[in-house]
Amino acid sequence: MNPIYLALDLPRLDAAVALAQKVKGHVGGLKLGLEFFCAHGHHGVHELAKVGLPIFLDLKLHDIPNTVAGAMQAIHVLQPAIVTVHAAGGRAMLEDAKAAAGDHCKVVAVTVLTSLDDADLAATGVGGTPHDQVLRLADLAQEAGLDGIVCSGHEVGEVHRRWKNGYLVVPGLRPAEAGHLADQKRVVTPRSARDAGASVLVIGRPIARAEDPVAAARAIEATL
Ligand SMILES: O=C(O)c1cc(=O)[nH]c(=O)n1[C@@H]1O[C@H](COP(=O)(O)O)[C@@H](O)[C@H]1O
Repeated sequence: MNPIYLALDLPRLDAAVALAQKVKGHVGGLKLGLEFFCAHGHHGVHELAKVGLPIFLDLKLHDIPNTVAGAMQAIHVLQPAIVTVHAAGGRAMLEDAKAAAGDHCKVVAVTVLTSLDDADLAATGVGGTPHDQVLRLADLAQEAGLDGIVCSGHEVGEVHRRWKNGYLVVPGLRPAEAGHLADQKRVVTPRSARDAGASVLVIGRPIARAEDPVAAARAIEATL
């Protein structure tokens, strides 16, 4: 199965549908995140579901347990394959999110965003390196009964060793020849993340903003 989920961080619904239709033979799923969901809501998700690929709803839920559980129930109707919550919401929130998700939806916990480096993390008051913090939150997610986590390619190898059947989602990916980082700081190539044990490779701009998105997706697929 193709592990690439295309991140559709585009402001226009028609452009997102057109891009998904174009590259659908070269990716395994579609990731719809905050930009998409805030702009297009349930209607937008229904439109993208028509493309026929699994939908990863990246809502990064982070609130008190009751509120997150209610939000999870409110998206049942969209039948997402994967949903994200923030691991830092704590154990009770993670447990209640998983319990509210239903049987066919994987719940994965975002650990330390790939846009943060050591200094950024320290500035939030968290001691230790991103690596330490990812491992701590991965253990918490596992104890809470989640399906897996989101982390960068720098940590995924160690998480894979500790959590063999964890569903490990890795964003912050840049093909070697197209290394424009933009806001990402902890970055590896798709191949290196895959080799280290990633289950899902989240890729947005390297495909969506390429001159030829189909060629870009094919080229990445060929490296795996
Ligand atoms: O949860 C995510 O998907 C996520 C977590 C994270 O730590 N870093 C991260 O970049 N993402 C998402 O992954 C995608 C990366 O996009 P590109 O940098 O354009 O490939 C975006 O949609 C982000 O919202």
